[in-house]
Amino acid sequence: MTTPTAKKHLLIVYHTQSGNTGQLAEAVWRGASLESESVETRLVRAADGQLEDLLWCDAVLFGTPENFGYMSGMLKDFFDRTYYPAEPYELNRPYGLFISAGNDGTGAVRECDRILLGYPMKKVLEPLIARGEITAEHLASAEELGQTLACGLSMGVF
Ligand SMILES: Cc1cc2nc3c(=O)[nH]c(=O)nc-3n(C[C@H](O)[C@H](O)[C@H](O)COP(=O)(O)O)c2cc1C
Repeated sequence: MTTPTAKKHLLIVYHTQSGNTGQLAEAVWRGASLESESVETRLVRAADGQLEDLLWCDAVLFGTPENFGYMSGMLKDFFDRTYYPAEPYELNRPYGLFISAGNDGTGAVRECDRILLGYPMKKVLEPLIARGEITAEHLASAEELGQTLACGLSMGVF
């Protein structure tokens, strides 16, 4: 008789104002859910996210639009609320990013990375930057991002 192994936990934290990052987040969730036998995935709006979500997860994907060359205010608010409360736990979780941007996205990536380094968390995947209207290709890349992190988690790669 084999003992069932406990599922790993993948958290997706995102904000969307006009829906584009939301489309990516749902695609990331769909991709991660392909590994649902071994990984449980939670999709959480940044405004609702809590320290408990970070403590629950084994890995995390953050999604945000780029606003004024930065992450959205709501994702920043999530970081503001959880950064110091998380400090004693030395989270060290693997993470990835997905960004929706008009024409850039690099500022949001850079500034998220700066903050996440301090939690501390470790970046394990290249960020997905979807520029302009969300396309089928962006959605396919987002699904792949979710599945890759979930798969790596279940195989113990990260
Ligand atoms: C206030 C505001 C500021 C923005 N600043 C940038 C920016 O600095 N760089 C960029 O590439 N796009 C910028 N955009 C475009 C958004 O990143 C883009 O429309 C994105 O798809 C919105 O995502 P959402 O639908 O998830 O809210 C900005 C949009 C708004 C509303």
